[in-house]
Amino acid sequence: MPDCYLRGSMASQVVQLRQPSSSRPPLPVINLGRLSKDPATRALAIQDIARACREQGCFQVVNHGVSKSVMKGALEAASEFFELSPEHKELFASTDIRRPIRYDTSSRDGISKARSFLKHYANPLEDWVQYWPMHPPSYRQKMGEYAVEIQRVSMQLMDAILQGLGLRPLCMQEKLEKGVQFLALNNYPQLSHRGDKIGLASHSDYGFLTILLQSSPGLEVMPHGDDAWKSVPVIPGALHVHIGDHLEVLSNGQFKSLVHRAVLNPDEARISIASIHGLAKDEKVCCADELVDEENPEMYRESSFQDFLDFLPSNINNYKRFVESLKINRA
Ligand SMILES: O=C(O)CCC(=O)C(=O)O
Ligand SMILES: [Fe+2]
Repeated sequence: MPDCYLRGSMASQVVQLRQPSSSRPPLPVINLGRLSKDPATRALAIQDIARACREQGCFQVVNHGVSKSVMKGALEAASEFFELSPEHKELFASTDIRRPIRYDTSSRDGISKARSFLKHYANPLEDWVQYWPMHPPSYRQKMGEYAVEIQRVSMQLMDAILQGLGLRPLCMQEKLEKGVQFLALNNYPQLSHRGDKIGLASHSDYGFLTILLQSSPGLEVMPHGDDAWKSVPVIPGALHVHIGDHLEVLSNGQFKSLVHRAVLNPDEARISIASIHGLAKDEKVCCADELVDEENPEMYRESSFQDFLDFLPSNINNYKRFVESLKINRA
């Protein structure tokens, strides 16, 4: 990590939603439009984002510039893909995590329970779109528009988050532009009377950030230090954002990656699209130099996305989180 970061401090303002009681304040909803206003308004928005990252590990964003029709289009494309006949989906069936695209069902990946999913890379689009499904015919166009817009939002968010940490974002911008965007499209059945309510077991995501769109409620989060699951409400037009393992590392533990899971919805089948953003496959992520000093020694080993891919096969069934394997034991 180049040592070209500055610390900064900013004031705050945040819109909050009422939620069931919990030991923490409700999950924040942040108006991203404030990032492109005057410097003082931008500074307040950055402070809100940093506080949400520090205190909850997640927040929702509104006014992010992704149109409702693009979001709807992505959910439609995902839903139409899952409705295809098995032979269309089986074209992509694989448990090999090195493949550029893979489809799988139920419990074969260890942490899934009742879901089927399609996973593929998305950034840069021109490198990956060739691997994407040709059915439904609008898939590439609709998911492509969504992916490009979400990549843009992720850049905006990372810029704000790095500033919120007191780091100078320009140093990372190029690496983030070339970074991995990994889309996970999840398809869950409606909760049945006797069935397990867990659709996807508790885990954290490997990257810096995950931006998630859900068709109906089902995502649950457990902010660091909490002992109860919180349901993430569906706010029309909003996107959910949470912190991944590599942002915990970069921030030297100031932010914690968010433990989350999906439960089955009792009213309907559900689709979610998780877009995971990190650095390129072999690019190492370490604790930012500026956040390491005598009082705050380096807490994590450096690692790359490739290291995560190597970690996954032998740890998927024991529910061990990647970030735990990176912690430096100073005892
Ligand atoms: O379905 C959800 O809401 C969660 C999906 C998720 O956590 C993932 O794909 O990593
Ligand atoms: Fe996840």
